[in-house]
Amino acid sequence: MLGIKYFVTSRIVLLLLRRNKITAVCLCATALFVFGLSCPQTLLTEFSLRFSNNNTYRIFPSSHGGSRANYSFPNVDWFIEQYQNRSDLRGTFFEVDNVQSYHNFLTKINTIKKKGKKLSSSNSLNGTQPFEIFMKNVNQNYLYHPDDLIIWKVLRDLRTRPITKVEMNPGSSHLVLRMSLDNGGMAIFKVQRTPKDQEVHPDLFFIREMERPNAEVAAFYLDRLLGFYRAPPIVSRSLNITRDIVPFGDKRTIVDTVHRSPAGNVCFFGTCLDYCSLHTPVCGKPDLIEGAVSMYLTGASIETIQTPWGRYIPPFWKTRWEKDDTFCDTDVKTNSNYSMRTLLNYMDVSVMDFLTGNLDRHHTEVFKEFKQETFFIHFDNGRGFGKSKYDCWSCMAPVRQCCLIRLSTLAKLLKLYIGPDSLSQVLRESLKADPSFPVLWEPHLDALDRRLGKLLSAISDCINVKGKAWQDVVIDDGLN
Ligand SMILES: Nc1ncnc2c1ncn2[C@@H]1O[C@H](COP(=O)(O)OP(=O)(O)OP(=O)(O)O)[C@@H](O)[C@H]1O
Ligand SMILES: [Mn+2]
Repeated sequence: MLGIKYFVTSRIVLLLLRRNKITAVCLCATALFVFGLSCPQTLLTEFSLRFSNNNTYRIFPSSHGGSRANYSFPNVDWFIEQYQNRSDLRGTFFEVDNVQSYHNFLTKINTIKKKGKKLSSSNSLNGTQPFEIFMKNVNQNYLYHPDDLIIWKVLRDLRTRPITKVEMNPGSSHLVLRMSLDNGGMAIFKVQRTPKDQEVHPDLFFIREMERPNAEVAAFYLDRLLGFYRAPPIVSRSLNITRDIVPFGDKRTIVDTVHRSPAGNVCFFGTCLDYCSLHTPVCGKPDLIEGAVSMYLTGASIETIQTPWGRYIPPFWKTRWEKDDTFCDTDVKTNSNYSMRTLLNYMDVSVMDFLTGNLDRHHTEVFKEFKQETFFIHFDNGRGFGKSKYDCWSCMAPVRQCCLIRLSTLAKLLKLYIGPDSLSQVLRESLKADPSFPVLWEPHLDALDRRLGKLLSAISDCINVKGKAWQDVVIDDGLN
């Protein structure tokens, strides 16, 4: 027995030296099971974070019929025929069929991703920590490139690095913590205050919803699979209030609010505008809380811009865009502040918000130095995935009213609709990269397939019902 153990251990070391990590991990797992041997923890962590990503999209049965297998819309099927018959799209990467896997399709589209300028601060960034390398690579057209593997190291750091400082995030109205990590990086922590399968109460306005960090994690993977790469890296993580927060927390705003509940659990409520009181404490079990940590983007100035489709507070007062569908034509398209690129960025955000069901889109944010020639950073998705049966029609108002969509975005949506891979399948697979898989409750994944059909149906209506010209609706601005 001892000889076999020695042999297995030496094989693992050899494989590691040869950087054949996948085989090493398989062997590790077998050894663990059969002999109770232990494996290097870092290897397993990196493996669990990266393995499923590398295999994302590839393992689906190709017989599956895409999102339309469950939610088929006749007008969308007809729209697809129109799309497929367009000679200007034939032979391009945007051609869609129902045979190619979504992974291959996206990989091809990603090859034509345009490189833009880097942040001016990137020249002076010489650090070697993953978060520093990540920031150095931020590009005018995307936050990170799909082939840049540094993101997996960033995620591992966010999940495992010891915390050295905790304060309330200055820009947040909720209980959002800003933390420093022992490698000098900074992170945002949001607490999971409601169970993932708890639907938002139908009588509650969105502004009263608790933020859902699992929705932020799911939106990060949705952003990736739609080929945007505009959401900051985020990973699920548990924190121990006593060990990770109290010793490093700001005394006045955090530590002074720590107390024991009648049940004996450790709780705190922090200092912020909403839900920071003894009535709404965050309580550990007994001091462990779950949530998600995202990388704090530092070193470049971020500008916040109010979206034209913001909502009134209180939300039972309707704004003009909610009452008048000509709003985009009269107030947005005519406003010289909005370039075509900016408008298409709003459409992409609207696609995300409709798919996730997020009504809380009040601002968008950009790296200031790129002015209008850049993407919107996909921050603040914590109010999605709260109602699985309800489709937030108003969340797609930008797309519906402006009748605009970026060609690359449309192609990806159509591809997921016709399959073989469906949006829910692809997202479910991607979410395996997060340690708190399944991350999303199944009915929310099912809702994605339904909403995808509805979204495409609205785009189809722009052309086939409202009579707009194809080239005025589907815009190829060379970006994806
Ligand atoms: N990862 C990050 N990197 C840099 N800045 C961030 C990050 N996350 C959040 N911020 C900043 O903090 C602000 C508030 O964060 P967020 O919107 O997630 O919190 P919130 O409490 O949900 O805010 P709101 O009440 O406005 O919805 C963001 O608008 C952004 O400017
Ligand atoms: Mn928010």
